[in-house]
Formats: sequence, C-alpha cells, structure tokens
Amino acid sequence: MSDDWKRLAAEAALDEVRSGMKIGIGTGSTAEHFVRALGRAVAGGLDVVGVPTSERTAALARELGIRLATLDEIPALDLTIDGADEIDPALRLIKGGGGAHLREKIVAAASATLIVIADHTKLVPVLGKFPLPIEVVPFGLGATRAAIEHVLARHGLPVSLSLRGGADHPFVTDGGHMILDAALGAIPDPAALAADLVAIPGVVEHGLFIGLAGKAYVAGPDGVRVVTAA
Ligand SMILES: O=C[C@H](O)[C@H](O)[C@H](O)COP(=O)(O)O
Repeated sequence: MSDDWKRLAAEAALDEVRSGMKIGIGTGSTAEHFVRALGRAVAGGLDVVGVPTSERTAALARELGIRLATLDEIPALDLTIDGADEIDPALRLIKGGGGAHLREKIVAAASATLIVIADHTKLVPVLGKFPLPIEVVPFGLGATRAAIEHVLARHGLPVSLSLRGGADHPFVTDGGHMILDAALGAIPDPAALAADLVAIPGVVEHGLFIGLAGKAYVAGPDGVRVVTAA
C-alpha cells in the first residue's frame, strides 16, 4: 500500500512540471516513481532538463531518456521534486535515509522551490523519530563523532550515534563520505540543532532540511493532498 501511495504522490507532482523547466530530481523509492513518471512524460514530448541528486537517480533517468545536466552547467533550477523521511507541519524535513541528502540539499538550495512527495506515514507532529543522518568525512571520524555527541548533549538529546553499515563495511556516499545516524527522538529546536551540527569541522551535511520545502504532495487512503507550511 505504502508503495502505491508513494507512486500516487509522485505522479500527482508531475503537474508541477512544464516544458522548458530545469528541474532537480530527487533520490529514493518515492523519487524513483517520479523519475519513471517523468520518463513517460518526456517520451510523450515534455521537454525538460534534469539535475539528478545521486548517481542512482542519474542512471535511471539516463536509461529513461531524460536529458540531464549538472549544476555547473545550470546553476539555478525552477524546482526540485524529492522524497523525505519525515515532514513536520512547518514542512521541515528529515532526509538522507538513502544517504543522498548532501547532493539533495545542494540541488534543493539551487532551486526556486522544493516540492516533497511522500506517503502519509511521513507526516509527523515533531521531527526526530527517524534517525537523523549526519554525513561526515572519514578523516578524523573519532574526533568528529565526539564533537557531534557534545552538541547533542548540549541540546538535551540522546547521544546515540551509529556508523551506517558498521565499522567493517561502512556505507560510502556519492561524495565519498560516511554517515552517522543519530537516534534522537523528538527534536525540540531543529533549526538550532541544524546550525550547531553543520558548524562542526568534519560534518559535511546533515539531513535536516529547514526553509527549503514549499509544498508537499502527500498520498494516503483518502487520495493525494497538497500540504503547505502551517
Ligand atoms: O537519501 C535519500 C533521500 O533523502 C530520500 O528522499 C528519503 O530517504 C526518502 O526515501 P523514500 O522515498 O525511499 O522513503
């Protein structure tokens, strides 16, 4: 069911795309539905150029005949359509469950707006049930980890970090970095936490997306609805 909802949300968001647009293309299972819908529209004559947010998305988009570019070629995009792991009422997000949040955030920030696609289980009253992905450079991992723990403690949050993939086979992002997932529970002040995390040398980016999403297409048992910030 959840996958059908993801597909419905993704297909509904295609309404936002017009010929001539430059669009950011997200990553993940919901974004994959969007890429497939976009591929069908392109085959039917829609003329867009896309900037993918991961190698995975790039490969699928290429396979489907979607014209691609980089942010070096096109530094400003009309919109980005992407999934999310959690969405709060202010349309603040947690992203990075698939490890793509660094490129996703760069692409979203280069876009006039970010449109989120999701099934209704992603809507939460308060962010934090989904572990927060924190992308770090491998050099100095121990020191970076200690600095993150210090920040979490200062915010009164649980200090529980796990290296994605484990020490023997750590997950490596498209940027060649690693991910520490922070099991936090409710995050009382996401903006303050976001600022403190990104200020740590060694932290490349975290999965809190604040002030980026303009609207969300959310699908559930009652169909698709468009959600804007409360
Ligand atoms: O790193 C991955 C992305 O942020 C995804 O957009 C996010 O994890 C949601 O993925 P899914 O649509 O598979 O639930």
